[in-house]
Parts: sequence; C-alpha cells; structure tokens
Amino acid sequence: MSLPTITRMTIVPVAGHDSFLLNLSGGHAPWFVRCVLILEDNAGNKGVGEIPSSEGILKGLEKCRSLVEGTNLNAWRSTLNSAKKLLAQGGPEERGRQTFDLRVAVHVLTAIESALLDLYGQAVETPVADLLGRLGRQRDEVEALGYLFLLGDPKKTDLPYPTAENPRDDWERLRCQEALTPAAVAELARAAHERYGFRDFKLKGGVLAGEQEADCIRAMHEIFPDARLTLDPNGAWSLEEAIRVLEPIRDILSYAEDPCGQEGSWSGRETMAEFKRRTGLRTATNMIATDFKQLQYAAIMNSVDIPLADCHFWTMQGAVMVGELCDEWGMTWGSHSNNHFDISLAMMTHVAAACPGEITAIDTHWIWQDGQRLTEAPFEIHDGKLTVPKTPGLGVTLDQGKLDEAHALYRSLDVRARNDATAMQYLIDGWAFDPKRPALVR
Ligand SMILES: O=C(O)[C@H](O)[C@@H](O)[C@H](O)[C@@H](O)C(=O)O
Ligand SMILES: [Mg+2]
Repeated sequence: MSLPTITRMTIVPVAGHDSFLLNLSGGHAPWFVRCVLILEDNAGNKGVGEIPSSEGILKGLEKCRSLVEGTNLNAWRSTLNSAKKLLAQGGPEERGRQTFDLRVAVHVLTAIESALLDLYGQAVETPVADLLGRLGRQRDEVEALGYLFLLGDPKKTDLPYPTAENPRDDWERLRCQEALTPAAVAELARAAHERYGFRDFKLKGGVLAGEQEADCIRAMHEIFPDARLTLDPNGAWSLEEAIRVLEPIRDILSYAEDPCGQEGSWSGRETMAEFKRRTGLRTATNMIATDFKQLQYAAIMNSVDIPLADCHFWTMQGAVMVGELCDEWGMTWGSHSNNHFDISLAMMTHVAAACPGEITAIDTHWIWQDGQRLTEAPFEIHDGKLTVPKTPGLGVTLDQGKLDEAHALYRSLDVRARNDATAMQYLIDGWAFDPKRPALVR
C-alpha cells in the first residue's frame, strides 16, 4: 500500500505561562518555551511533536527539513535514520548539570519521530501506542503522579506570574502562591488529589535544607499514609547528606530520585550505587542514566532501580526500549518530565502505554499548565490516570488558534531558552546556580 507523502514541515516555537516553581536550577520564569513540529501530508493530515525549545534545537530542526519534506510515510524509519545520522555529525553532547537536559540532537530527533509516528498512525489507522515497541500497547490507562514543587512568592518579583482570578478549585488558587513549608506542601498535595485523584506524589527538592524537605514528605505522609512518595533534589546532596536526610524517612519513601550525584572524584553512578547499598532505598534518575551507555553502567554498578526515561530525551522508541529492558532486567520504568503542553502529554501517555511489565506512575508538569492548550481536547487526568486513546496516531487535533496565541506569546518575549536564575535573583541578590547547593541555601 502506498502511503501519503510529507508535503510540509513547520517549526513553531511557543510559550506558555508558568508559576514560580523552585528547584536546584533556581525559580521558573513566568513563561516556559517549547517547540512544536508539524508535518503535513498530501492526504491532508497533520502529525505533531512537542519538545523543549532553544536556539540550538530550532536550528537542528531546520537542518533536517530537507530530509523530511518530500519523503513517503512508508519510509518513516529511514527518514528518521537519515535525520539521526545528520544530527550525529554535530558530535557528542552533554546533558549538563542543570535539572534539565541541555542536549539538542536527541530532542530534535524526538520531535521528528513523534510527528512521523502521528502521521503514519493516521495513515495506517493505528494509535501510536500500538506502533511502539516490540509488542505495542500494554495498557489502556497510564498512572501519573502528583508532581509538586515548593513555590516562591510571586509578589516578591515584578514578573507577570499567573494569578488565580477566578480559581475553579483550591489547586488553581494554591499553584499561584508561595508554598515553602510542610503545611503548604501538604495543602498542595490535598488540592492536587482532590482535582486529579493522584495516589502517588513527588516533591521537587534541592530548594530548602534537606531536613526541611524531609519534613515536607512527612507532612504529605500524614494526610496520605498510603501514597507512594518520592523526593528529588536533582543530585544536590552529598552522599553523606543524602543518607542523613533520607534514612529517617525511608519507610515512607517509595524511592529516592537523584538523592546524590557527581561528587569529588566519584561519578553520580558511583555515589548512587553507594547510597542504595547503604540505605537499601530504591533509586530513580533522570540525570545519571540518560542514554544507553550510561544505562548500561548504571545497571552494571547497581546504581538505579527506576530509569526515568522521558521520551523527549530518549526518543519515543528509545524510551520504550528502556521499558523493555527494565522488564527483562527486573528494573522499573518511569518517565521524567519538564514543563509541557498537551502534545507532550499525549506523547508521554502513548510511550508509557507501550512499556511492558510494571511501570511506575509517570511524572508530568501538566497540572501546572492545565487550562492552557494547543490541541482541541487535551488528555485529562482522572483518578490519577490518563486514558490511552484508541484513535489513530497520537489522538490529538491541533488547535490552530491556540498555537498562534502561544507562538505570539513566544515572539513577544526575549526568552529563547529556559533560564531559572533570573527569577531566583529576586529572592536572593546575585543568585547563581551551584549543582551542589539547594537553591535557597545561600
Ligand atoms: O524545575 C523543574 O521543572 C524540574 O526540576 C525539572 O527541570 C527536572 O528535570 C525534573 O523534572 C526532574 O525530575 O529532575
Ligand atoms: Mg528528577
């Protein structure tokens, strides 16, 4: 069967609104930037992908244009293969030590892959989840966790953070105001549970002193004694500090995410292995096993139980391959997240649906963005779960009006990539990123 041909590739950088979320990298700006890739075919269909945005990423996508336009959907794998080869000519890239991944090529490839899979799925009338992996769809529902953050006080800045004018519920109100205490974090958890039904929660750490963040976990445990809880300081703590902070709460943690990292002459994979050995706690990471080589060493050294294989930096097929390995090797697959729109939510849902075996609830920042959208009907989280669509492709329809608005917001800003230092400098004069010091510990 001859499938349609790709007639046009459109690269659309977009921006959305965000609250004053704190993390080791600083404080989120009132906006986040993403890039949407749209592929159109001569059957009149559109395929989409969403990734983080940076000038390097936009250039990388542009570079691949001639390899994508004019190709037939029958050959989607070879199109992807040629893009991969071209991007590899840029040489090896570093993830960096920020909380977020700074690589270009793998993100670019994911955007193309997602849009190709979306179009191909529409052409062969198959949902993306059924096309991924060796065996396709493994589940019809994907569990998500309630991803909570400590929040800075927007009133301490003159930045245009969103305000909750007519909040629909406590979640919409609380996500716009300061939250720096265990009681405030517990309130966020309660409000997120009420709106989304989460059973599991993660708290982003690397902000306060470790012991104070452990107290936040205790406060969450008090109201949700059965919830699976985790804390993620993005490797900010030394090995000794990680043990000191987390051992007292080990019985209420389901796993520890990047509790420690690179330190002196020790690699992050070494400190994490030592942490696991000494505490008996399971570990998760989106920092020290971010490609197959690193995953291989993380497995050999027994550093990680739960690789958080975010499809945006593993590719969608790569993330599912990690899921397949986890299933074979007795590890647990999970997915990391960054701020994202609803196209990414769909990508992550399909990927999680195709990972075999028992997986852990996926991270998603969606609850911070919920209310904004680029598609006509964003996937919804009910009872802590996302439903995997049975419709062909990704199962989303781009809303051109909303896309134009998000692009106009991007164009109105001088922000071209994520930078958490600027907002943080409103809280601490001259603040600068230090991968080994929590953001508010200065
Ligand atoms: O501030 C954030 O959004 C987070 O720290 C992310 O940058 C980070 O990648 C996180 O989601 C993680 O799990 O490490
Ligand atoms: Mg993490």
